Amino acid sequence: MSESVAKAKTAELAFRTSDLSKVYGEGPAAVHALRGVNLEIPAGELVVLLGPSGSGKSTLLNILGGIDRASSGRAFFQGDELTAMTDRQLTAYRRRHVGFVFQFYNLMPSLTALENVDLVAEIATDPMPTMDALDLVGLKPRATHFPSELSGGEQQRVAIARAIAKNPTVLFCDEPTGALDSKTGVGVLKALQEVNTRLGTTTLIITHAAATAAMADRVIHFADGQIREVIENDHKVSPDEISW
Ligand SMILES: Nc1ncnc2c1ncn2[C@@H]1O[C@H](COP(=O)(O)OP(=O)(O)OP(=O)(O)O)[C@@H](O)[C@H]1O
Repeated sequence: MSESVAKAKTAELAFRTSDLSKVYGEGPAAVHALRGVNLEIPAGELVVLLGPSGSGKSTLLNILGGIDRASSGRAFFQGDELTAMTDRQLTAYRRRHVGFVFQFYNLMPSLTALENVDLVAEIATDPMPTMDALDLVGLKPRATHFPSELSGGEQQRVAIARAIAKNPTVLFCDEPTGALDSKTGVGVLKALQEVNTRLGTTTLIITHAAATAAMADRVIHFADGQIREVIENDHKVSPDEISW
């Protein structure tokens, strides 16, 4: 492969890691959360991370999302080395490029759906119109409703709208359907697939629901701090075509 082709290929990667490791604590009590992870995630993909509890999925997401630091090894975002960044550079990276969705929606109860989304967009460098973000997750008609007037699935879709309103390059979702029944969870996953398809946002989803793999471009199986298998999925389907 010529150097220019190799460079072009690298430019299409959202993330690359080499020998990425994370140890919490020291001595006999040390926990090896990541043990030499080598990974490539092409830009624009929807990636599902599966693995047993404690296998290191959240640790990986937090390092790639710039909210935790590796102990050794290297991680790159679009060719820039995250593991070499100062705290200030990591903060700028998060602010500009990263959206997070967590298991619990953490919406402000005294603000409407739209106001919750506005709150984040106001401090973003390159926001999208917040009503467009709500529309993308199918909640434009509920813009003036308060969280207490929305179902769990709808609240999570507001949290997704809040995360995408800043126009992030990557969206990290840690157990986004963990607090929902499978029927409600499907609506949330459809919203994430819609965001990925329409905006091209590279999307990483941690889940315990193995069936979610069917909607992904790429499935990463984690065990004991290591990648066990990466499966590319050429026939991904909509979440409502999956038998849960
Ligand atoms: N701040 C911390 N201090 C000490 N150990 C930690 C810390 N965070 C995570 N760990 C440990 O690191 C290991 C990996 O944790 P991690 O949360 O990444 O796993 P996970 O695969 O996301 O698990 P789950 O599916 O239960 O969320 C676990 O053994 C966990 O107890």
